Amino acid sequence: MSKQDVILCESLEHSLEQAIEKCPHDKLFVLTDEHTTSLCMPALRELSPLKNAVEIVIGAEDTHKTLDTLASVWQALSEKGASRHSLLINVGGGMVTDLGGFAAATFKRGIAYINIPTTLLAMVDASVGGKTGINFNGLKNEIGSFFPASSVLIETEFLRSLDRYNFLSGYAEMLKHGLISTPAHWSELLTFNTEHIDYSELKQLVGRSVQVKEDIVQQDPFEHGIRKALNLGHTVGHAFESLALAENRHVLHGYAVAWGVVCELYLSNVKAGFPTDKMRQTIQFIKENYGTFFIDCKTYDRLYEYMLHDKKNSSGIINFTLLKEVGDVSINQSATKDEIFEMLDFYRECMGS
Ligand SMILES: NC(=O)c1ccc[n+]([C@@H]2O[C@H](COP(=O)([O-])OP(=O)(O)OC[C@H]3O[C@@H](n4cnc5c(N)ncnc54)[C@H](O)[C@@H]3O)[C@@H](O)[C@H]2O)c1
Ligand SMILES: O=C(O)C(=O)C[C@@H](O)[C@H](O)[C@H](O)COP(=O)(O)O
Ligand SMILES: [Zn+2]
Repeated sequence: MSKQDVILCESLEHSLEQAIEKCPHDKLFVLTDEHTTSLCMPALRELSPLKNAVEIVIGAEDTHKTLDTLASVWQALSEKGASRHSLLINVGGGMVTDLGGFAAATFKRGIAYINIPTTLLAMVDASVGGKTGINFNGLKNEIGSFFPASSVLIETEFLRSLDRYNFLSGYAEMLKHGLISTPAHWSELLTFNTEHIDYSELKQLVGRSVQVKEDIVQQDPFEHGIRKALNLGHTVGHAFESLALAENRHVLHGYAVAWGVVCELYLSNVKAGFPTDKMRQTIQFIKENYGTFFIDCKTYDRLYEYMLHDKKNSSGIINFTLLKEVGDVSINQSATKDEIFEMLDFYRECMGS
């Protein structure tokens, strides 16, 4: 996989000039969604490198992470004169960086792109590491590719306009990075004041969080092994998200991951010996900040079906990423249907669902 520069910006304009210089191009395109076009583009349009960029705007949020939206981006690129040597800049959250990255991966067999993530989730996770794609057939990221942005430019000033739900959604992926990295990082995340955000402290935390992801991706860019650590909470989280999409319930990705972490910490506890006190402490934080996704036992079969589509599975066996300790990850851990149903019982009991 080609090398990706991830920059925690001091001057976005300067970093952008350098990132664009790295990608010789004939025409510059910027992809935004209907919110980032008005919230983030006014500041970006002022910057000299973006003065002549052609803008493409798509609908916001995961309901638009679809083949139809992707086709509309291909169409716009094609009609507005993009060539194999054009450059795309994605400005937005993980929906824009995932879909825009996949548009770049596929348009004329691949054009260069740069990510400017504008949500917390996209800064610490989605914009980095080259996983691009769209949802399909009711399943999360069912179609996609590994195709990294040439540069990822993180400007945390964009976070000031983010609402609390989206802040917490991104924070869940940070908590995941804490659980898979070190007790010190996990513990600083549990004590950070999420109600009254200190933005300069948050910038430092973002830097440490994205470093956890970068280090893992560098070791295993195509997810043959240790990259599966980054999927902690996602076997169940993606099943919750698919159920929510099917039932038109509004659930943000990070919330689903947080509830998935509750389930997978339980499995970690019973199958890998993850300490009960640390499990309880993490679950308490999640309960207080994320509330509960309500499920009843009639949905267990459906959730199990969704888990059967997880990309970590093979030969029809559902594989989880579990923890023996904070920072001690066990990949490719299977669980039986009975164990999975017991895990869902535990989730309902402790989350009051
Ligand atoms: N590729 C990966 O490695 C990876 C990792 C994690 C998540 N994801 C994917 O990322 C997506 C979720 O990303 P997300 O949480 O950023 O959601 P999102 O992109 O849907 O953004 C959430 C909302 O915030 C708005 N927004 C964006 N920037 C803003 C700002 N600065 N101020 C105010 N509002 C702003 C958006 O317009 C949108 O309405 C999911 O599709 C998930 O599957 C991918
Ligand atoms: O980068 C990774 O690898 C991850 O698993 C990060 C996840 O937070 C992210 O949600 C990712 O898109 C999930 O990928 P998938 O392969 O399970 O669809
Ligand atoms: Zn995720």
